[in-house]
Amino acid sequence: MPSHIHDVQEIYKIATIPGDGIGVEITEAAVRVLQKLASSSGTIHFEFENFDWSSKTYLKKGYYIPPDGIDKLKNFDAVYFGAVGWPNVPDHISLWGLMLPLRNSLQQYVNVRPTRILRGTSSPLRNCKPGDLDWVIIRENSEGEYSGHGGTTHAASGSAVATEVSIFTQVGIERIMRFAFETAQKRPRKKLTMVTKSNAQRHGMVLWDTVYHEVKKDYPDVETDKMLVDAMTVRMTLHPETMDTIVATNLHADILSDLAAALSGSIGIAPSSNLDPTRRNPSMFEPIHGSAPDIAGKGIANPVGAFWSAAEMVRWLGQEDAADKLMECIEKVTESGTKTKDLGGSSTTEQVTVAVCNELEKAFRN
Ligand SMILES: NC(=O)C1=CN([C@@H]2O[C@H](COP(=O)(O)OP(=O)(O)OC[C@H]3O[C@@H](n4cnc5c(N)ncnc54)[C@H](O)[C@@H]3O)[C@@H](O)[C@H]2O)C=CC1
Ligand SMILES: CC(=O)C(=O)O
Ligand SMILES: [K+]
Ligand SMILES: [Mn+2]
Repeated sequence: MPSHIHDVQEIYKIATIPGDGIGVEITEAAVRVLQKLASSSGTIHFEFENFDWSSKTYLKKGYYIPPDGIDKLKNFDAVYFGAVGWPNVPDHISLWGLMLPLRNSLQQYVNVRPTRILRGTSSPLRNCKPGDLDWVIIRENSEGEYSGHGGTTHAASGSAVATEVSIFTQVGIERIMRFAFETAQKRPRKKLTMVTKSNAQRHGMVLWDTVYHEVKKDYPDVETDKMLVDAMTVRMTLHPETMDTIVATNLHADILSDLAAALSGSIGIAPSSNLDPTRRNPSMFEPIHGSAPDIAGKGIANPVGAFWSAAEMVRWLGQEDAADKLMECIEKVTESGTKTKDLGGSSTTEQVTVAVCNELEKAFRN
């Protein structure tokens, strides 16, 4: 046993599910960065176990998650996810075969999606300076438009009927709302923007508004405002500096977080945390992007969103200082110009990964 193992204070068991396309490339990069973080710190140790649940295995076996898969994951401290989806499997089969069952069965009802303009990068918005865009989107992650309720009938008649039923529950709305208020409260600006579409959608979205007004009373120190989702896209684009924490439904926040990532530079940088805030189940960390078949296999995927997700995982595991150091190393690298094509650079996934690993070695030496 190497002598430094004796100094290890915390051991974390991490399940990795790389999935498909660039999910595999960025997960491999994130694991290397996490290993380097651990070895450089000397006080953290990760035990990784890889789960080969992907569209490739689905086509061979007929399932993404094996029957005992979820139970196995429950033995881990956290799950690190890449992305799922490949052109040879319909997207609704892959998402409902892997991604959504994981979030649902592990009770990960919160999805946290921060975005800001990293050092050495810029917003496509002409007048947007780095500090002007610093948001955290709190996405409802268990119900709403992605509840999976609905069906198709009369498909063979030429007059098919399909329903996609959104489910909104008071319990589901209240727990996401409280999480959002608490997130806003912990941030310096203490500001929350609540997004719905309660003009056109008069039941579920109106319930969101009602619960928001009730929960708000418990957080008098948080400044609030309320937007309809269509107008929200305009405000995000024209007045990014007027927002801080944002809470929205599963679908709305899915869309707004891709927009937020693009406005802060690239979808390739944005992280997400699928949290079970009760900590009864492991939480799951993944960049917000998908498997990007258009660039998969080329070695050019931006791994920054994957590294930032890894930092959020480390933070969730209680290692604040290590998480801060990892974020600082990521920004040292973007600042140095070692960036992939989506950020206007010419570096490969490998070059960015090596650069972050080198910064990590330096960060813990001082
Ligand atoms: N959580 C998940 O596993 C998700 C899975 N998907 C799945 O991914 C597949 C592709 O979906 P798309 O709609 O194309 O979304 P996508 O996020 O995979 O790609 C959208 C665009 O952004 C680019 N891009 C994404 N990540 C990048 C990175 N790290 N570096 C540089 N460029 C990057 C892609 O090349 C593409 O042009 C589909 O099967 C979809 O269902 C999509 C979103 C999330
Ligand atoms: C499925 C998807 O696009 C997301 O979770 O962001
Ligand atoms: K992903
Ligand atoms: Mn998405």
